[in-house]
Amino acid sequence: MRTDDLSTRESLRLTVRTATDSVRDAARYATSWLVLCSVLTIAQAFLPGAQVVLLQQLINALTSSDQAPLWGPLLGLTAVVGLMYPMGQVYLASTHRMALRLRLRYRSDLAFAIARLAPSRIARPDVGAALTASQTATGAIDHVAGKVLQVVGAGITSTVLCAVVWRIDPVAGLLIVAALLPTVLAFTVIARMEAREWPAVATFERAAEYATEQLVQQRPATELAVLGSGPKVAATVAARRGEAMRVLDRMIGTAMRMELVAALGTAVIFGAALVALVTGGATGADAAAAVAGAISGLNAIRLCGYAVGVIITATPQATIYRDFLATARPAEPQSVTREAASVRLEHVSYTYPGAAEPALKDVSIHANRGELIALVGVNGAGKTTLINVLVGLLTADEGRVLIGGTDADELTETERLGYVGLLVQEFGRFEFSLRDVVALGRPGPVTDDEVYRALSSAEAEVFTRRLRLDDQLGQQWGGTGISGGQWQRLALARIYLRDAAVWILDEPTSAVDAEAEREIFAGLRGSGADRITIVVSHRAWTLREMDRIYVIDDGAVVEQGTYASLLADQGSRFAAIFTDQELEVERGAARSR
Ligand SMILES: Nc1ncnc2c1ncn2[C@@H]1O[C@H](COP(=O)(O)OP(=O)(O)OP(=O)(O)O)[C@@H](O)[C@H]1O
Repeated sequence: MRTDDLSTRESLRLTVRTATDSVRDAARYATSWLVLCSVLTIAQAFLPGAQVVLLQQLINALTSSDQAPLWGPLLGLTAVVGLMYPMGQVYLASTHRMALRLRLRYRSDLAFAIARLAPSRIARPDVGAALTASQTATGAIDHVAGKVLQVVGAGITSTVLCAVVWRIDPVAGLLIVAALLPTVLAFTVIARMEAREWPAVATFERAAEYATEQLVQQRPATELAVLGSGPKVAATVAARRGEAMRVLDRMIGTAMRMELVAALGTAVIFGAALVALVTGGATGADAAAAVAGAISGLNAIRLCGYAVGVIITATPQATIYRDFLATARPAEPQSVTREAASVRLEHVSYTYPGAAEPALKDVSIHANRGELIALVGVNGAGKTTLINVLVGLLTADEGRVLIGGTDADELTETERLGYVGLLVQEFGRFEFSLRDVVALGRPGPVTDDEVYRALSSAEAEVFTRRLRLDDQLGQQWGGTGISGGQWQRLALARIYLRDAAVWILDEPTSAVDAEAEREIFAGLRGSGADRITIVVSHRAWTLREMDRIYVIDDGAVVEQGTYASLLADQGSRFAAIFTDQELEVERGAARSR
């Protein structure tokens, strides 16, 4: 949704929606606090009106010659004045506690919504921006329900005051209600400005947060510190935050000017109400009572303006948050599919948006159950793109993908992903407990035995033997630090645990030492009879055991065959890529003989 060309009507509609959604959420997730806050709001709302009536009675009792009761109004007035402050404090604390519960709910809902995002959407810039904006929004929208109550309270206060003062002087009564108008009008203008400017703030903040993460996260931070380039990234953070600050500054300036004009308007109307009271022929007692009540009522009315402001300010953020939640994929539980007879890509072409050249050109590959297949090619040849099309993270422009004989387009994204165990080049280093790091391999519960088996299959048992499954990994959490190759073996353990029909391993041993690499590939060969294994590898010797190797060059399959047959053809692309490595391996083997 474009928020910059919203009409006043539309922004008002969104503001009302934000208000009602927030109260509905409070009713659901913080019921008792909403009830308490509502009761306090209503009670507080009647205090200024009660003050007028009681003051009127008290002054009348003091000044009239007949024996009007004195103690009743005096005690009542004491109670009203005495209650105003403590009631206000309890109300404030209660709205905070309600907001805490709502924030927890909003943050949890957002985490689950993000977790449900289809992988194909995660990398999209618009989704990334909405995600960051939604995260920021949770800190702004949690207070909205409390502010709605404040607005309702101010409405009641004005109405009661109007009714009470009306009896003394109708014009003054009406003017007291009219004192609300400048504030409401000012905040309507502020709302439009906020809706227009806020997305720009979110974009700058997102860029700043990304750069900050690079300074904070252990790995990039260490790299930057070693390079001595941290200050360059810090300068980016400062620049982006500066841009955000300038937009915010402009917004606050405009809001401040509007609020001042509104405050002036309110003061003028209020003054007019006072003049009406004094000149309208009210008795001294009535006028004094009305003035005192109106003064304390004015405070509630001012707070109402502020509350409307908070709701309006939160509206663009709340709209982004709720739209994000609404478009997150419904929670369709993934289940892992263990068998597929074959996988095929047929005449697949793909061009990245905005790219001049296709990254894949008429690519056809196939793999049957039990086969170990390799994709090889130089950097940028198209291997990762091919994998992403196979998995469904990218959609082919032409051609089709068949999994187990079914056109993958006929599967839902969740069903399709359920067939796959994907180990990407940039595998996750999830710094949780050892058990959790491995258990992430598949949805649903995982037993300790399964975790141990997966660790053993991925050649990770050796270094995890000294750890317990509950041990925290990652030094920044006070846990155990482990090496890059060990992290990669844990990532492979997740794939073993998942045990899906099609394993796609993008350089699964790039960080692993030669001995472990040999064992890992022997393990893949030995245990792969029931699955399809597709490996991207840059190391010649790992390709010897492959049933078929596809050589990708400049987005096309230029050769296919076994290691021996491809290498035998001296003029082949494969030979050009691997001959040097092969000779190196042979020399190494000769030396060790
Ligand atoms: N998101 C993207 N947008 C535009 N072009 C891209 C994108 N990702 C990759 N490319 C381009 O597509 C081509 C194929 O890239 P791909 O990542 O598939 O290569 P690769 O064979 O996996 O390389 P490597 O061995 O380095 O991992 C390259 O020219 C690359 O620059």
